[in-house]
Amino acid sequence: MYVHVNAAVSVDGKLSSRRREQVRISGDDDFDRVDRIRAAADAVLIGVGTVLADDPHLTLDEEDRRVQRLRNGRPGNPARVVADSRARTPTDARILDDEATTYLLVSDRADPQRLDALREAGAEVVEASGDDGRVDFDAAFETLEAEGVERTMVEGGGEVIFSLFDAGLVDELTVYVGSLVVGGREAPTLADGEGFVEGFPSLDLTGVERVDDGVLLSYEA
Ligand SMILES: NC(=O)C1=CN([C@@H]2O[C@H](COP(=O)(O)OP(=O)(O)OC[C@H]3O[C@@H](n4cnc5c(N)ncnc54)[C@H](O)[C@@H]3O)[C@@H](O)[C@H]2O)C=CC1
Ligand SMILES: Nc1nc(O)c(N)c(N[C@@H]2O[C@H](COP(=O)(O)O)[C@@H](O)[C@H]2O)n1
Repeated sequence: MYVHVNAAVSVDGKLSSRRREQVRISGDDDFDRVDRIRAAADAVLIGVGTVLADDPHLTLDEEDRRVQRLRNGRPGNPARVVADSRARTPTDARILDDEATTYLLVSDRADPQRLDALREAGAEVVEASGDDGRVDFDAAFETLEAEGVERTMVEGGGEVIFSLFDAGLVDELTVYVGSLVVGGREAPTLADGEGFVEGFPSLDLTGVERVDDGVLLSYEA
């Protein structure tokens, strides 16, 4: 599985405010760049924290890109994937509409009745349990690969991004740094989780570019 993580942060590294509500950090050109990365991916992955905070849709904004994918024999939109150990995704979440396949990655902590309700709402449930009761991404990616998902774009949030770095699964990282300060010790950052104290993942800087009124940083992991 090729994994491309993309996120937008404030100059102080925050993904959103302490209220965990969506903050518009990217400008129009950056959102268009995000749409292009989505269009190149087989799947877009987020954590359930992002579903609960933002209720995103994760489909393509540009109709031309959807048409081009269909011409290439691919689904019009990439699949949507949510890391959701305990199946907390609301059954009326926007990602469960019929515009793309949606996989919920769950662990053995998920309530079977919730899983039935989510299947009824349109989700494809994939169980991949880690020892810690969360999703084991190595196992989940094996299952997704068997479903034809070879390239995944990760759109956050900070807990999931940390786990992917911790598991050594990230191939590429793009970070848009918007020109605003959010602050707040409780505000989510690019990589939260427990944090590293040694063995910090190091990255190769491959690009620095001005986009809108911010900076796009590109890295290979
Ligand atoms: N500016 C940006 O580019 C983006 C900002 N956000 C913001 O990030 C915040 C949400 O981020 P987080 O709270 O960090 O939630 P998250 O989206 O990373 O989801 C974390 C949840 O995923 C589940 N999970 C299952 N297996 C896991 C594993 N192995 N490792 C980690 N989590 C696992 C757990 O239930 C965990 O609580 C929101 O405020 C949202 O607005 C989210 C995406 C993009
Ligand atoms: N790239 C980017 N820039 C920002 O400024 C953002 N606030 C976000 N947030 C994430 O974008 C996704 C929204 O998806 P839909 O437009 O609903 O399809 C979601 O993952 C947000 O958390 N991203």
